[in-house]
Amino acid sequence: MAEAVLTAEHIAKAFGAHKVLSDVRFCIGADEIVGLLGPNGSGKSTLLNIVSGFSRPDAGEILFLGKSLAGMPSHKIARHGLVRTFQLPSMPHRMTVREVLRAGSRDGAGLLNSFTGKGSEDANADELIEQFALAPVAHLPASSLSGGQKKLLSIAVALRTRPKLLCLDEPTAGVHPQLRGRMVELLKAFNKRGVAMLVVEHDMHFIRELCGRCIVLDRGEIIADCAPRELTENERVVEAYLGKSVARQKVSA
Ligand SMILES: Nc1ncnc2c1ncn2[C@@H]1O[C@H](COP(=O)(O)OP(=O)(O)OP(=O)(O)O)[C@@H](O)[C@H]1O
Repeated sequence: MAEAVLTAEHIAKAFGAHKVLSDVRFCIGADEIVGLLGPNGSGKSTLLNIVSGFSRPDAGEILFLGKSLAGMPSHKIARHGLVRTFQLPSMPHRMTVREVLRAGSRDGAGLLNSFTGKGSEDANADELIEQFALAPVAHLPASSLSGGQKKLLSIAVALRTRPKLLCLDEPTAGVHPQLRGRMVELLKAFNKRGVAMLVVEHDMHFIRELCGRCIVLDRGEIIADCAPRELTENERVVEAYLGKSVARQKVSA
């Protein structure tokens, strides 16, 4: 693993009496794509919210590129290069897909170019439109896109900011299966160019294709940190998804 881009130290979070995360600890190397898995309600989105500054932990700390993110608002965290997407992305009503992509860049150069004329930033936005199969809808209001297309646009917008760490919340939900394979290729290509990734996802095929490592949460605790191919051999993981008795049969078979 290359130097850590993100370190989560002893993260805990509760909503009232409901403990959602307990002593969660992990690192992500600058060259990694890490899957964040777990059954429904295991705490994945809560952890992603904490990592990206949309929620505060009750205890513990997130370090990004060696610096604490404690108290930093999400927009500042994004400006530092830690960007996330959402399960249900919302899009502006009055901007087309092309305008949304041209406007978004971490240093604001894209926004400037969208007023002053085409530059290399616009070329970069147009390239993303092609790569994410958004050319046929580039002229439409971003808010009018289908759920899957909004998902693709939100990932393209996040990549447009040239992040160091991209956190993706269920990137394939609503996306056509053919495009999922393309998404794997694209995300791997961006990873090779220096974008580390943390990916919450239920599609195990997608995870196996994309991720070098997986962290599995169950009831707010990390129960596995391993290569995707090792998941089906891990009794705690099988138990978390299928129940204890099935797990024993499966792992001893
Ligand atoms: N704002 C909140 N207030 C109260 N409880 C919450 C809040 N956010 C999350 N929870 C609870 O925390 C637990 C974990 O939720 P979370 O959304 O993190 O799970 P998840 O692993 O992302 O689930 P899924 O795979 O279904 O999206 C759930 O029991 C949920 O009800």
